[in-house]
Amino acid sequence: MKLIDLIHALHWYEATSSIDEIEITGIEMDSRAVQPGHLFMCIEGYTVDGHDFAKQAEANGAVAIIAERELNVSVPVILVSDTTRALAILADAFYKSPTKNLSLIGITGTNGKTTVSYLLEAIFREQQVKTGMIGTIQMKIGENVFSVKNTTPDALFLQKSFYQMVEEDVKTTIMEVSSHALDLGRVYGCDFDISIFTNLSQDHLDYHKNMDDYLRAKSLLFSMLGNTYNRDKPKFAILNADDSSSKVLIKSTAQHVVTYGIHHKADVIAKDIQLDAKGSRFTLVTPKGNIEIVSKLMGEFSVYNMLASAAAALCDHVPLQSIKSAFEKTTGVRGRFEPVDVGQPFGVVVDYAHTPDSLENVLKTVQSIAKGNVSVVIGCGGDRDRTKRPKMAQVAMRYADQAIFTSDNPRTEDPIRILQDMTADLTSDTYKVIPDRKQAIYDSLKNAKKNDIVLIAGKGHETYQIIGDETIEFDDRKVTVQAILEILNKEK
Ligand SMILES: CC(=O)N[C@H]1[C@@H](OP(=O)(O)OP(=O)(O)OC[C@H]2O[C@@H](n3ccc(=O)[nH]c3=O)[C@H](O)[C@@H]2O)O[C@H](CO)[C@@H](O)[C@@H]1O[C@H](C)C(=O)N[C@@H](C)C(=O)N[C@H](CCC(=O)O)C(=O)O
Ligand SMILES: Nc1ncnc2c1ncn2[C@@H]1O[C@H](COP(=O)(O)OP(=O)(O)OP(=O)(O)O)[C@@H](O)[C@H]1O
Ligand SMILES: N[C@H](CCC[C@H](N)C(=O)O)C(=O)O
Ligand SMILES: [Mg+2]
Repeated sequence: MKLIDLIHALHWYEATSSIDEIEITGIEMDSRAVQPGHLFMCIEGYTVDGHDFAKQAEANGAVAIIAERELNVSVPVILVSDTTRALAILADAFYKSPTKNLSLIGITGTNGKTTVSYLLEAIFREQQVKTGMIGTIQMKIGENVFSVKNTTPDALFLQKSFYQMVEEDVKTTIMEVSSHALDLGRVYGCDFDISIFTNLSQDHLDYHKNMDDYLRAKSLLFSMLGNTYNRDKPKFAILNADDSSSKVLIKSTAQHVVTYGIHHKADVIAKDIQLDAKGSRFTLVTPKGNIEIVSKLMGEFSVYNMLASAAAALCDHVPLQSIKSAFEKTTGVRGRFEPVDVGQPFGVVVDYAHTPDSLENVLKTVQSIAKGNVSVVIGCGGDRDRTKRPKMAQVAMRYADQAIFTSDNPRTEDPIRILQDMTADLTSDTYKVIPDRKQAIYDSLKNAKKNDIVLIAGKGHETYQIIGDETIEFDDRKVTVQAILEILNKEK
């Protein structure tokens, strides 16, 4: 491709020398991966500055470089004001604006994004629609699975993946859109057809300055709706009527807003909800009619996730019966309220709750079904929002009979300091602190009695623990099974 033809996608740029004759074979943002013929984009990151690797990119064969400042290289440099946004625009143009040819559903919100994406995948499976998925657990193209580093990957990876999806005849792509991604322009230029908001509660205040800034980032998914391609196609904003942040989001879009909720007036609602240890039952009330839902998913929060998915699917003209079938077949998402049962006389649930609100929802649900005591094993991740730590510990103390505080992914922080942050505001000392996660899990299971439920929270589907710069194998579910078997064997 001729660079000059690609570069027109940028509204403003300044080339330090002529680029008329330059052919490019690809775009790259990592100097180590540059190959002859590539266009290298210098991104100022949080760890290092990509501009410092321009020479390496040139040595590896870059034929031109896009940067925010002049560089000492011999290939042409194209100056732009923001290389991150320029990357998103150029990646979209290079891969032929793939999202134009996909029905693209974006999900944002503090909790429930992954769950809603899996519910939607199940709904489209009922319709025999080939789907693509991008989110926390993995990327999927049809049934093929790929690993991802971020919940919402960078623009280059994203556009390349969308291109592959179009090539493989995917019709609908369902993706989680994190607040970081919105703020860092990773989805800039994506043509969303349906944008879903789950809820907003405290998380990521290490990155966003405050809750208003966090909400502002979320609102970008709604303000960009209908502002890219396919302007004539109807677009939908799906908002949670029971979450006050929706009042701000509704002002961010001029597109069709569809609301869902339980406690406030909404377009799609759940009536006559019954929640128990088998799951949830409710009447799904929609503008297209009502239908009874029986689901294995537990807790009111799961009803919200089903409502959000149903509202989005209805906008895509999915019949109610397919939505019902999908909800009834779904047994749950990996690591989300996942039971571990190897015949022990007590219940064990592994869950990904890593915010005060999600922990509260999950603990309330566990409490409502437990016939005995509830205990919880919980830690907080390092290099993440410090202010959520004492709140999570307080929630654990409020809803569980026994709380064991342990490590999650300490990353580069001292695990003991994280635990001190967690316990700082506690007035009672009935909790235990066991920094080693394996020991904490063993301790909780060893002390569990018949009919008790042990909640092991924070890491869900994760199969690793990040300690310092090292990533070691660690899977709450495997550790739990091993511990229960050892405990049961000892008792024999
Ligand atoms: C804060 C943040 O979002 N950081 C992201 C960022 O990394 P960074 O800023 O540290 O990048 P960097 O290492 O400084 O590199 C800067 C540039 O230099 C280039 N470079 C670097 C080295 C070299 O030798 N040559 C070279 O060219 C890099 O390729 C890059 O273009 O760019 C990387 C590549 O896209 C991301 O993987 C990385 O996410 C890190 C891993 C991360 O932990 N992000 C979290 C906070 C995050 O984004 N989370 C949200 C979800 C949260 C949720 O749902 O709860 C997510 O969407 O995942
Ligand atoms: N609608 C909801 N409201 C509150 N809590 C929820 C909701 N749905 C799920 N949860 C809780 O949040 C946890 C994470 O759920 P899920 O993975 O679906 O959210 P997510 O938004 O994708 O999270 P992440 O930001 O880490 O990707 C679950 O394990 C559960 O404890
Ligand atoms: N996407 C979230 C996941 C947190 C999961 C928890 N196990 C932790 O490491 O804090 C984050 O990166 O903040
Ligand atoms: Mg997720």
